[in-house]
Amino acid sequence: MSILVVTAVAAEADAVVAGLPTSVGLTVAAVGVGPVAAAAGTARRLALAEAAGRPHTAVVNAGIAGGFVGRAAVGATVIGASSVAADLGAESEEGFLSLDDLGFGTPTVVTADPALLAALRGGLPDAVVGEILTVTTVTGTDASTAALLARRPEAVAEAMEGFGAAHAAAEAGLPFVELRTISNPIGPRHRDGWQIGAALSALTAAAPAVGALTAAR
Ligand SMILES: O=C(O)c1cccc(C(=O)CC[C@H]2O[C@@H](n3cnc4c(=O)[nH]cnc43)[C@H](O)[C@@H]2O)c1
Repeated sequence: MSILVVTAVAAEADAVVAGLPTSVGLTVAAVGVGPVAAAAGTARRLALAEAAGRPHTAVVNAGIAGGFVGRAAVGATVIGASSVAADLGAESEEGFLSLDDLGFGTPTVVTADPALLAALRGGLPDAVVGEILTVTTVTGTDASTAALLARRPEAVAEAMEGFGAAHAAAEAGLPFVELRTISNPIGPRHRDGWQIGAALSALTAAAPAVGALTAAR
């Protein structure tokens, strides 16, 4: 299996690579912050690999994330059972309307590939498994945290790329899973308190389980 691992920034890609055995045939690329960069960067890399006759056969989105308090603590590893477009939709007087509510045909939720999910769970038995939200604005107040949880009560973490990378994988007909490590609690913004080093170390520790996916399929 030829896996494409996409991250947002180089520090995340470096953290993944640092945890992989040198022999593992896996491509790790930083494609930019946000769902648009993730979708475009993932789609381009998938297309180039296919055109070169070395198509990727699965996509993993890896990186740091915010964790909902009481569900995913700073330093924890989170495996996405699904990646959710949490703020893509429309406002109305009755509340937020999701992509599903609007009926455009693009689903709000991309479910992780069952085999990739099971393999990652096996390799990371202490990981939290659940819904990871994709947002275009980092949540930074108690009010918006509560609104997000009212909208997606099962969510465990939020980041900014999963849904975009998942959509690119789905367009290519490829299995997908999102893997995150928690750098900060979701809530009132205290950027100085983000424990990015701890999250990147956790990403390095989780990387062997990603590398093992190459043998799993
Ligand atoms: O400043 C650094 O050294 C540094 C190192 C690695 C990564 C970063 C980023 O800022 C990555 C941006 C990335 O972080 C995700 N993220 C993390 N926490 C949250 C959150 O609470 N809400 C939404 N996204 C979060 C996100 O996926 C961004 O792409 C900096």
